[in-house]
Amino acid sequence: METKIIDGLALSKQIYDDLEKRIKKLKNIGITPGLAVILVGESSASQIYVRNKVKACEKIGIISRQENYQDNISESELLKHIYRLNKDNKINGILIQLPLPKHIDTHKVIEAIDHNKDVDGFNVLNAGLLMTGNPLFCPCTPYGIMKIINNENINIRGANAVIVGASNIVGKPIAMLLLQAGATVTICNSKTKDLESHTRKADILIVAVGKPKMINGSMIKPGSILIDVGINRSSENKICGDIDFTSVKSIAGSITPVPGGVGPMTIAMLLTNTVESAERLIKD
Ligand SMILES: Nc1nc(=O)c2c([nH]1)NC[C@@H]1CN(c3ccc(C(=O)N[C@@H](CCC(=O)O)C(=O)O)cc3)C=[N+]21
Repeated sequence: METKIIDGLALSKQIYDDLEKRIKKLKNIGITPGLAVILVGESSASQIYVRNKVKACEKIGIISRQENYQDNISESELLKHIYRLNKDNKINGILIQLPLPKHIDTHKVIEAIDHNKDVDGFNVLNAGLLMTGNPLFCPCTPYGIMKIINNENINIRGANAVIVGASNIVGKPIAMLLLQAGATVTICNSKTKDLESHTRKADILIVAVGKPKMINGSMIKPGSILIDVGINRSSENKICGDIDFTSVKSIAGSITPVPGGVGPMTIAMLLTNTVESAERLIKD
């Protein structure tokens, strides 16, 4: 079988085209969407991601404000910066790049963000709204995955969706979105017995673990759609996903590559949430 390689970069460009139009409309009435991105410490991966987000903002006309703080910033100091951004009328979205240093309570910091500016959709209120079917902001990666699946014209209703990885950021929210769309959802984790007995039944398989090549061709259902959320660096310093691409190719129906699949969509949906947040200012 010819496996289709899903072009997440091309789909993200379509989303940016649409956002540009919406931003122009906002600017005509004097509103420019603003995103604050907070980076604590100097992890090189985080620096690259933050730079990509800021670049994407500039391209389409969102004002982005990057704030960098030293690794040893205290929790209370960081919270003060969030309270300031909560009150800042020019800022429609606040993103705290994760992970944070160990001495800072991540949960507390996420809860400090005004839920109307929580464009990551990570705080408890937003998680609850998503779970009860009335989301305010969908977390960016799950939101991007739903866009990819819908763009492939796959019937989610009645499909077996299997998710490997149960994180609050990807696994749990994507499970809720797929459940709401009518899929039969299985969430697997590191304790799951006989993982392949689950993955082999998946019409839609989503892998978000962070283990290179953990899913191979013998573990998947022929013709299925594979969504690879993993970003791993191989020994040759190349980026690869959680799915063994060569091994599943010609068995799967379609697959998102790494890079060029879910990653670009994550950023596109972050900017979508920021524009939506600005648009709400005129709706109510
Ligand atoms: N509060 C918070 N929100 C996040 O959304 C968040 C975060 N923290 N911490 C880290 C992860 C990671 N993440 C990515 C975004 C884009 C790409 C991306 O564009 N990847 C490209 C290539 C990247 C590369 O070249 O390294 C691709 O897959 O094609 C990857 C990863 C957002 N994250």
